[in-house]
Amino acid sequence: MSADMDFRLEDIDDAEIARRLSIVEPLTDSVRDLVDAVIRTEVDDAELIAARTAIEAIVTRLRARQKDKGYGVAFTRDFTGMPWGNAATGARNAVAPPLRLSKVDGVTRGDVVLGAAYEGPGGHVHGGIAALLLDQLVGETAAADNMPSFTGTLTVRYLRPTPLGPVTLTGRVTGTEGRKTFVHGELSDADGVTVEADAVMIRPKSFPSRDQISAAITGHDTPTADKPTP
Ligand SMILES: CCCCCCCCCC(=O)SCCNC(=O)CCNC(=O)[C@H](O)C(C)(C)COP(=O)(O)OP(=O)(O)OC[C@H]1O[C@@H](n2cnc3c(N)ncnc32)[C@H](O)[C@@H]1OP(=O)(O)O
Repeated sequence: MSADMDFRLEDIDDAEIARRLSIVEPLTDSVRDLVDAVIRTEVDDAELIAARTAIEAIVTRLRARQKDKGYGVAFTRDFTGMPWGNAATGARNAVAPPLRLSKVDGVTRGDVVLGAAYEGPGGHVHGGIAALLLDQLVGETAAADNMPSFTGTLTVRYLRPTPLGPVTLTGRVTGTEGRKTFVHGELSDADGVTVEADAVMIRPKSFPSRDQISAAITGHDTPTADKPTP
């Protein structure tokens, strides 16, 4: 399962993480804004063609140096993870709304605004987007000590359509059994729950321990993870 997972060391401190985020998050926000603008603009065809030319020039500049595949998950030496390509939360991923979750007293919670880019039924949130956000929610709820569990089964019930706009996610662990953690998650609008999910999260038996990942990213050992690329 984990043999080809991308763990790599970024040997940086919190100040450098903050500096990088201060550059990249506004860029990602601008791209999100671009996506929203392309969906909602009513300018004429000539303006659309001019915009495409300008955007293609930016893409060429960004591709001057780039990674071969996805962003992967980088860790600092003290094990701060930087999943900046993540589809739900990634600081570099304009597809991500982005969702920001925090855990307080055993409850994982996050607020996010879902705009035009997340539409399914007219004016309402796409069911796949709701499932994406709930999957991330149950994943972070089940995670302990920065060590992930993988979603084994995610059962999603759509109770009523979710209007585009602000939503809240809440998740809590409902039980554990060996390597399995059971999680209940809810997505709500101002009037209450619109989508709920129950998940069986599993810590894979082949997943490296935190010590093994630390050893892998600092170059002392590569037990089951890829060799790091500092
Ligand atoms: C701080 C970090 C935060 C990160 C948040 C990230 C959130 C994102 C969450 C995701 O989207 S994860 C990506 C989507 N999920 C996957 O890609 C998982 C793909 N499947 C697998 O990797 C493996 O099938 C899995 C890890 C789920 C299970 O493999 P194992 O080899 O560890 O399972 P095994 O066969 O040993 O079974 C262990 C137990 O789990 C049960 N089980 C196995 N697969 C299951 C399944 N799919 N659903 C429910 N239960 C399952 C199995 O019956 C058994 O129960 P018992 O112990 O009671 O006998």
